[in-house]
Amino acid sequence: MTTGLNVGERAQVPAALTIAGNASSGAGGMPVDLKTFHQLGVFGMAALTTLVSFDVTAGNATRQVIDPQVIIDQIRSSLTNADISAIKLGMIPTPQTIQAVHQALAEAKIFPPARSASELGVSDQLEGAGALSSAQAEGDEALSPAQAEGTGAQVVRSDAPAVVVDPVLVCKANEFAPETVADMVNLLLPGATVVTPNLPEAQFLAQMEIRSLDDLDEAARKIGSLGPKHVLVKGGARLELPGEVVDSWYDSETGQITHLSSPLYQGALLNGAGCTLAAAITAYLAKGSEAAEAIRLGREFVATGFAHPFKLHLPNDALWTGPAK
Ligand SMILES: Nc1ncnc2c1ncn2[C@@H]1O[C@H](COP(=O)(O)OP(=O)(O)O)[C@@H](O)[C@H]1O
Ligand SMILES: Cc1ncc(COP(=O)(O)O)c(C=O)c1O
Repeated sequence: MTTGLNVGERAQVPAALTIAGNASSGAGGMPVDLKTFHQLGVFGMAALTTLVSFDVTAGNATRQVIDPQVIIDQIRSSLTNADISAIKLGMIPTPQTIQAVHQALAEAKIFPPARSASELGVSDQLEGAGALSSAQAEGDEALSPAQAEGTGAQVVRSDAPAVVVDPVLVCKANEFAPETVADMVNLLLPGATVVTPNLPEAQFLAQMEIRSLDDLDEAARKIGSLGPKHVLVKGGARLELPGEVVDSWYDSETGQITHLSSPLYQGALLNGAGCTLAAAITAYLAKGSEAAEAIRLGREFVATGFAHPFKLHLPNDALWTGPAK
C-alpha cells in the first residue's frame, strides 16, 4: 500500500479531538468520530466520557459514566500531545461531566468562562431549561467574560480550535439525560462554532414543539440566541417530508436561515448518522474550511453513507463511514 509519503516523512494532516462516549456497537460516538476523521484525512484523538453497551435481547442500553477528573485529565493530555485544529463534543452524559469538559476547555482558553448568574439573561428566558448550571446554582464562583476582560485575562485564544457541539440527548428512539439541558445551554453552547441538534434535541434546547419546517427554523433561531455561531437543526427523516430530508442552518452573524436538503433514504434512521455529520463538519473545519463549507461538505459525506448502510442486529442499521463500496 502506498501512502504518497517517503519513509520517515511526517504526514502533514490536521488533528481533531473528539470528546464523546464509546458505543460498543461501533455505530455511535467515538468509534464513528475516529472513522470519519480518518476517512477525511484528519488525525483523530479521543477523550471518553461514557461507555455505552446495547443489549439486543433486553432491548436496552447501559452506560458507565467516566469520572469527571479522568475526563479532564484526558482532555488536558490530548491538548498537550498535539496541535488540535478542531474539537467535537458528543455524548456528555451528566451535569458533572459537562462541567468537567467546560473546565478543561475554559482553562485552555478554548471556551469562555462560565457566565455569572447576572449574565444568564438569555437562558433565563428558556422556561424549564434552567437559568443556572448546577455548579453555578451551588454557588461556585464563576469568572464572567466581563470580569475576565477587566483583569486583562484573555477569555478565548484568538487561535482557539473550532468546536462542534453535538448535543446528544435523544439517540434514535431513546431519550437520554434531559437533566443535562441547563448545563449544555449555559456551558457548552456559548463556545460552540457549530451546534447540531436533531429534531427532538432541538425541542429540548429551544423549549418548543417542532412539527413543520417553520418550527424547525424558529428553533434554530432560538438556539442561535444562546451563543453558538452556527446552528444546524436536523429535520432528517423525523420531519417526514415527501422524498427529501431538510436541515435548517442558522448563521448567528447574518441572522440568515438556509434550508439544506438531500434525497430521503427509505425513511430510515441509521445509527451513527448524527455523529458522522458532526464529526465530518469537525474534520472539514480542521482542514481549514469555513463553517458554511464544512456544513455543506459534512452533509454530502453523510448522504454518501446513507447509500451504504451496514447491517447491525439492532433496531437500526449503521451508516457506513467509508468510501463507496
Ligand atoms: N433517511 C434519511 N435519508 C437521508 N438523510 C437522512 C435521513 N435521516 C437523516 N438524514 C440526515 O442525516 C443527518 C443526521 O440526521 P439524524 O439522523 O436526524 O441525526 P441523529 O443521528 O442525531 O438523530 C442529517 O443531515 C439528516 O438530514
Ligand atoms: C456514545 C454515543 N454517542 C452518540 C450517540 C448518538 O448516535 P447517533 O449518531 O446515531 O445519533 C450514541 C447513540 O447510540 C452513542 O451511544
